[in-house]
Amino acid sequence: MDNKIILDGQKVSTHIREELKPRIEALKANGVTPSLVTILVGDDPSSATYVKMKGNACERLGIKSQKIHLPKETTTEELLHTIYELNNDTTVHGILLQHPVPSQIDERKAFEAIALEKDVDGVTSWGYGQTALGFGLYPSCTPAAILNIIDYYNIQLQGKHAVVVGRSPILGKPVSALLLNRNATVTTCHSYTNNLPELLRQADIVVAAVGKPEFIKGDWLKEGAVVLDAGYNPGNVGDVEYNSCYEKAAAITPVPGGVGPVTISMLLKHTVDAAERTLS
Ligand SMILES: Nc1nc2c(c(=O)[nH]1)N[C@@H](CN(C=O)c1ccc(C(=O)N[C@@H](CCC(=O)O)C(=O)O)cc1)CN2
Repeated sequence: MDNKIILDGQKVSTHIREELKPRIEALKANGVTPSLVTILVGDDPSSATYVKMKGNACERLGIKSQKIHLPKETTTEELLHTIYELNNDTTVHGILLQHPVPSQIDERKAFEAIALEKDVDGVTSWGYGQTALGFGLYPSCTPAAILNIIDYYNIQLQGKHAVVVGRSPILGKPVSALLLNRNATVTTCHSYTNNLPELLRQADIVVAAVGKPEFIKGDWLKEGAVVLDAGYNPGNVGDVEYNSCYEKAAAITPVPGGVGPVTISMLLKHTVDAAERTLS
């Protein structure tokens, strides 16, 4: 019998969003409407889609969402000016700068400009540092989504070997920190890792965050591994080769319908958290 588990991100996402509904109602009863501002710079079609998905998700739940779309020629200084204005706007609870930005912009500098209490996307170095030390308010949304899926399906982390493939500031590094804080033994791999298949064959938990379509193959996995695919490559293709990895895995997230929808739910949750903090 096939007793594999498909880790259903839509199901996890629905659960998170249902829990948010009464909290949003309570905020509104107190005269506060949670509010997220998304900033999109340039015309990258995938980024435009993701920003639209975030705005739609906010609206469906009664979170106010404002989209700021800046031209592709925007300078770092102009972007910083926009962010500073939003930092000072007390009606705005969360600020999200869609990654990537055009190459003339210093993205790190722009992320760092976001006020820590409005960094619901978990992109500032302060937010990352707090996440790594285990007391952060808002971990980056995809790492938080991965941990939520793991917890929803009651997957044990303590003492397990987690191999994270990727070390980006908003995905590979923070998810490694979150797994470590939950007592997993974590190996973080990257483009200079020599023996990736060998390391993956030792993994109980695999997090694919490499940004290359179908990069991770089934014969690199241990039988019974849990696979979380954080890839979002064009054509809705993940970072793992789904069919071959499905054969080996005990549990696996699909793309679409896995980590992606939960990432957006985490953004909604963090925005509601931020709005609630303005009341206390
Ligand atoms: N500032 C940020 N930029 C980016 C982040 C981020 O978390 N913060 N993550 C990615 C892209 N991303 C959100 O921005 C994202 C990508 C894909 C999905 C998603 O739900 N995908 C669906 C399929 C898409 C579709 O239905 O059209 C799925 O997997 O089911 C959510 C968020 C880069 N930039």
